[in-house]
Amino acid sequence: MTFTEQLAAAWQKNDSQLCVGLDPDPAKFPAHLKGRDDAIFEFCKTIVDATADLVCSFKPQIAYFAARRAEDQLEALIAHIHERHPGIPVILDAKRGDIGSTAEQYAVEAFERFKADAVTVNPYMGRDSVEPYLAFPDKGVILLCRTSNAGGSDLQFLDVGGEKLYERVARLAAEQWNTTGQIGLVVGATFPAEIARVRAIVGEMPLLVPGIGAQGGDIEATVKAGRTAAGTGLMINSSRAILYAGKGEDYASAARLAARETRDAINAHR
Ligand SMILES: O=C(O)c1cc(=O)[nH]c(=O)n1[C@@H]1O[C@H](COP(=O)(O)O)[C@@H](O)[C@H]1O
Repeated sequence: MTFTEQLAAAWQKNDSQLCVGLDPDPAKFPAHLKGRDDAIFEFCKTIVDATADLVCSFKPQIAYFAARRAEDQLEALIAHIHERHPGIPVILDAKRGDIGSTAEQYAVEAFERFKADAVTVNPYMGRDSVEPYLAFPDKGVILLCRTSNAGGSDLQFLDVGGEKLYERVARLAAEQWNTTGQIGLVVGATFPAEIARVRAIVGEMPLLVPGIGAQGGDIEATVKAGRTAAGTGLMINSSRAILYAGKGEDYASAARLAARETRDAINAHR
């Protein structure tokens, strides 16, 4: 099954456009996990098991694992998701970007080492820096387009011959680069007008939309701007607002409640 087929099935099965982001910060873990060697895996596994029927995807952020020499726990976590929750795609958030020969190694890392179904990629180095990921024809390649942070405007909003840079990225992705049909784009929930602009350019392409929850993006505006005619097409990511909804041993049930409320709030506007 390709990434987009898996995503479409998960959208339908769980009636969800919610992506739970796995950004494990040990400083925010409940007390009973502190000091455990496998705390990062245990924390994320518990969140995954508590929310898997409410999501369309999970998105582990590699820096949170690599910063603490916990790549083995990331491997174990992704294996756990595939084994216990088959059909839920895993997007490895790595935002890679490099010349082709190095990108080949990043693609192997994402798809063969970590066994992710999709990876986030920075398209700033152009087509040949994206192609090595497309050599894995079933895998999703999610390109940064209009990011959720304020500084994203510094470059992405520059005029490049009658259109903005982020619009050019969307156009190139949709019209020229999407040889496998597995490309998606990142568009921040903090910029609903640009979500609508990107949707108009790319048709049905899946959009990964971070920025609700902790970054304050508006769910209603996001969904209305980004949904396809069929009311799908989105992976709306929330990380901290779900992971740290509870602070004590009840963190799994607090995360589940937060995920359910977020999924339902998204669905209310589809
Ligand atoms: O590619 C991403 O996932 C991403 C792109 C972007 O423009 N903004 C953004 O916040 N992200 C990621 O989405 C997550 C947002 O986390 P919360 O703000 O806690 O929901 C983090 O893992 C970010 O690295």
